[in-house]
Amino acid sequence: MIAGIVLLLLVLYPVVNPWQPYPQGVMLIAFLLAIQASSWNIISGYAGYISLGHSMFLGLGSYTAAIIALHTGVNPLWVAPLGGVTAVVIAIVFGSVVLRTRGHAFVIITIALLLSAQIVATNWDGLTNGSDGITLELPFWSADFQNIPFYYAFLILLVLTVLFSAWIARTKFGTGLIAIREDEGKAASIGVNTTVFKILAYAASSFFIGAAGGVYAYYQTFLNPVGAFAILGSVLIVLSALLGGRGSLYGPVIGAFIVSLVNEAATVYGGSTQSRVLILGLILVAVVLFLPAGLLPTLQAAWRKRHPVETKYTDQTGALSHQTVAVVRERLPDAPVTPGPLLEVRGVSKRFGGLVAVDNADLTVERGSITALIGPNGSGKTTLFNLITGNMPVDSGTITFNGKRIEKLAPWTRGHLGLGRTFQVTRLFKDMTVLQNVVAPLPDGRLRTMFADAVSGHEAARARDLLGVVGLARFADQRAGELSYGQQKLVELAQVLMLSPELILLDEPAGGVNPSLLGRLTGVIRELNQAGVTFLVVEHNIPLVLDLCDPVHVFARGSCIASGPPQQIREDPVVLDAYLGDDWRPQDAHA
Ligand SMILES: Nc1ncnc2c1ncn2[C@@H]1O[C@H](COP(=O)(O)OP(=O)(O)OP(=O)(O)O)[C@@H](O)[C@H]1O
Repeated sequence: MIAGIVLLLLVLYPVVNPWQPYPQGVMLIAFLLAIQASSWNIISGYAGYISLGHSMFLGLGSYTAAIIALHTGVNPLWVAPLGGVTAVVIAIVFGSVVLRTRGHAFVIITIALLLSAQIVATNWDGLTNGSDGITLELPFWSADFQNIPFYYAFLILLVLTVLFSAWIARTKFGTGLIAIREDEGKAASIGVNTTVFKILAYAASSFFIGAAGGVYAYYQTFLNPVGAFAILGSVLIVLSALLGGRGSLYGPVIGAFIVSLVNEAATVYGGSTQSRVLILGLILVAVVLFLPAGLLPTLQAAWRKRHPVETKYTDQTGALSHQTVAVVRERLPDAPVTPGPLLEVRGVSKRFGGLVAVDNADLTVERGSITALIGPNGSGKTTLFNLITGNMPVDSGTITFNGKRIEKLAPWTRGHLGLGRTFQVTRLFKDMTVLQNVVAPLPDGRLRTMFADAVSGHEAARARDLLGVVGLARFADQRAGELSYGQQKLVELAQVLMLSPELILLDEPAGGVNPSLLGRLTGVIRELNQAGVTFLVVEHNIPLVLDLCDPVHVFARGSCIASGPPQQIREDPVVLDAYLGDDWRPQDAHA
């Protein structure tokens, strides 16, 4: 509602005050910065890849519209959207290379891209007129209200940018971007194609900046490489988003308004244009030190503290509902489970330097079973899980799932095939709500799934239902990081179920879980198994393993030393030796 009222005031402002080009000029520059900060927020706020060269897209858009206008005589305003198209094409081409890096490397490469664009524009005389720049015709309308058309053009672009950004945040694409920001490896394991997501986010973050660049070229009527590809432009974008709150919808817009107004005030009252650099620098330091989350998220957190989320007791306590079984069984065949191997690991090895963590290991998981993988600490169980799910590449050997070789596939493709996993130490996205965590997984790679609504509708209903299964529906709207460790383990199970997996790999599901939650966990595992889901469980709680699982595989020093039903494993001298050491004697058993 506040956004609506502010928008109405902004729309009415030039109508009420038509003969004041100066404040209109200040406002339209604020809109332009807000368009850039809000767009930047898609790749750098949502997905966490900080671009410090994003003003490159403004320059690209400006040059595209200006060059077309120069050669065809068309008004730059009408071809401004083509500036957006150029920005998207460049973002896709360069994004597919530079998004392979992350962290500081990515930041530095984005600056390098901006400076390279400046060098190209300076030296490609034939196209850009080099350092002399391009001069465009003056606007065709009366100079009496010269700024008003630009004011509305930028305002429309700003509204479209915010709507676009809001739409992204509502989709599973948006949830996937936040997942990438919080834990890229985990995102990949729940079916998020991180490569495609990042490239699309980079492209999405460039379009409106490019289109605004086209309008901006006409507003200035002159552009040259130094002005069009200025690093200060990128710094202002980042400062706006940091100040307002990166990752939030309105934060970057609010930040852009503040930065623009301070920038203008510093230039007018500060004595020289250099004073603004000093003042904005001080603001940047203050934000990083005292307001690291930014204005809006800090206010929202204070609000949440005073108005905590109400927990509604709507959990299912009993068996899985028919609806949930249907969700879980979505990809499973209708026919009863036919026996046969679902997962086959053959001769798989993994070395870390001189250490052989997995050594020529063989393992079979029968369809419909709850298979256990036990073994002493450091025997290579988690590493084997990582190899099966693709979190690490194998050095040698083959892995077959459902008759298909998977050892070379990306983790998300294995997720799409029906392979889900939980982690030894839970890896929920702690800044997301519990519901967002469960909505995030993508059971396939289709665009329809990617852009499905994550807030309401089928996917959210499915996620709520799965939260009900693990008895945590009442926590749906709480931050995942606020739950107890055991509750987080259950949420992670619900998250995996969202993939409708055929096989779930559970890495120490009982670790750190209190006995009452443990009862619920084993109950859920049994029911899911009856519904057709196969499990491979790594667990140190041996009584639980012997009670729940059949067969049991025993790992020691990177390979399987024994396999069989729990009864047999319990008495196998090789197993006892591996667990208890050479000194152990059968007569010690009772002690
Ligand atoms: N990324 C890594 N880099 C180097 N060494 C590793 C890495 N991951 C695992 N290791 C080593 O590989 C061996 C097997 O570790 P892994 O975590 O697979 O064992 P585990 O059977 O799961 O142990 P635990 O039961 O304690 O979880 C250990 O010696 C471990 O230190």
